[in-house]
Amino acid sequence: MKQNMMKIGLIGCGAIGARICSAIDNKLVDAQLVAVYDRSAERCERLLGSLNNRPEILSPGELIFRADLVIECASTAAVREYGLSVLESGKDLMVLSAGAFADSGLLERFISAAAANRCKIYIPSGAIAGIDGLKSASIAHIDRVMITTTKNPEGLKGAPYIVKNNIDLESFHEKTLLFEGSADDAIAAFPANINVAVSLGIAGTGTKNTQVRVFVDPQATSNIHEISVEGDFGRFTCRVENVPSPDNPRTSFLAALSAIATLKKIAEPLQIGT
Ligand SMILES: NC(=O)C1=CN([C@@H]2O[C@H](COP(=O)(O)OP(=O)(O)OC[C@H]3O[C@@H](n4cnc5c(N)ncnc54)[C@H](OP(=O)(O)O)[C@@H]3O)[C@@H](O)[C@H]2O)C=CC1
Ligand SMILES: O=C([O-])CC(=O)C(=O)O
Repeated sequence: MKQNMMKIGLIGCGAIGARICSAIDNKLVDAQLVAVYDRSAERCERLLGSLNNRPEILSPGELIFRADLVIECASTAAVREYGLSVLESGKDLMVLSAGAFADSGLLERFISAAAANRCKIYIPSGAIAGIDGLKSASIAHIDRVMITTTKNPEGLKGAPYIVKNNIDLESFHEKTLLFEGSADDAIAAFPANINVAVSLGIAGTGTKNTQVRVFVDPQATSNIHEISVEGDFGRFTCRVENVPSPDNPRTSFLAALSAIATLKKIAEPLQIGT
C-alpha cells in the first residue's frame, strides 16, 4: 500500500455509506478506508461483513484522529455533532447531509474552521446534475433557481411535513403538488429528501432564494429532480430520473456515485468540470 494513500473515516453505514465503502474496497478509489462509525452497531457489523479489507469500528473521536478525510453520510444532526471537530482537528470533511447548511451560521463556522486549519469541506453534487453549470453561471448575475422534485410515496414517508400535516400518502392517485417554498423551508419540511436544494442554494443564490416544489406521484418509479436556472448567462434546465437505493427509497443511487466521484477528484491528478 502507498504510504501517502488518503485515509478515510466514514460516519453513517446506511445506503450511501455502504456504496462508498464498497467502491473503496473494490479499488475504484485510490484511498484506504481506516474506520467507520454508526450509532447502529448492527449496521457497522453488516457493512464490515460485505468488505474484503475491513476497517475498524471506532468512536467518532478515534475515527477523526485516524483519518485524513471524514465522510459524513448519516444525517444533518451528525453534521452538527461531528463536523466542527473534524475541521478543528485539521482533517478534511465531506458532507452528504448538506441540508445542515441551511443554517448559514453553521456553514460560516465550518468555513472559518476549515480556513484556520488549512483543510477542505467537500459537498458532492449528490442526486442532481447541474451544479457545475450553476457554479459557472453564478460568477455573473442569476435571476432564478428552481428545483422540482417528484418522489413515490415510499420515498416521502415519515418526513416532518407529512407527519405534521397528517398527509395520507396512500390517498394520492395522481401526481400532486405537496409543497412549494424556499430551500430553507423545504429542508425543514423534508430533511431526508431535499438536501439537494440546499446544495443548489450554496452553489447559486442562497437557500432563501432557491425555489423548491415537491410532488408525490404514486406512479413514479424514480426520484425525479428537475432544475431550472436563469441568469445573465442564459438559461438551462436539467432533469435527472434517479434509480432509488434498494436499501433506502428516499435516497437516489446517484448520490452515492457523486460521493465516489468526488473522492476520485480528490485522489487523482486530473480535475474536470467546474
Ligand atoms: N446530498 C444528496 O444529494 C443526498 C443526501 N442524502 C443524505 O445523506 C445522508 C445519508 O443517506 P442514506 O445513506 O440514504 O441514509 P441511511 O438512513 O440509509 O443511513 C444513515 C445511517 O447513519 C446513521 N446515523 C444517522 N444519524 C447519525 C448520527 N448522528 N450519528 C451516528 N450515526 C447516525 C443512521 O442511523 P439511524 O438509522 O439510527 O438513523 C443510519 O444507520 C442522509 O442525511 C440523507 O438525507 C441522501 C440522498 C441524497
Ligand atoms: O436522493 C435524492 O433523490 C435526494 C435526496 O434524498 C436528498 O437530497 O436528500
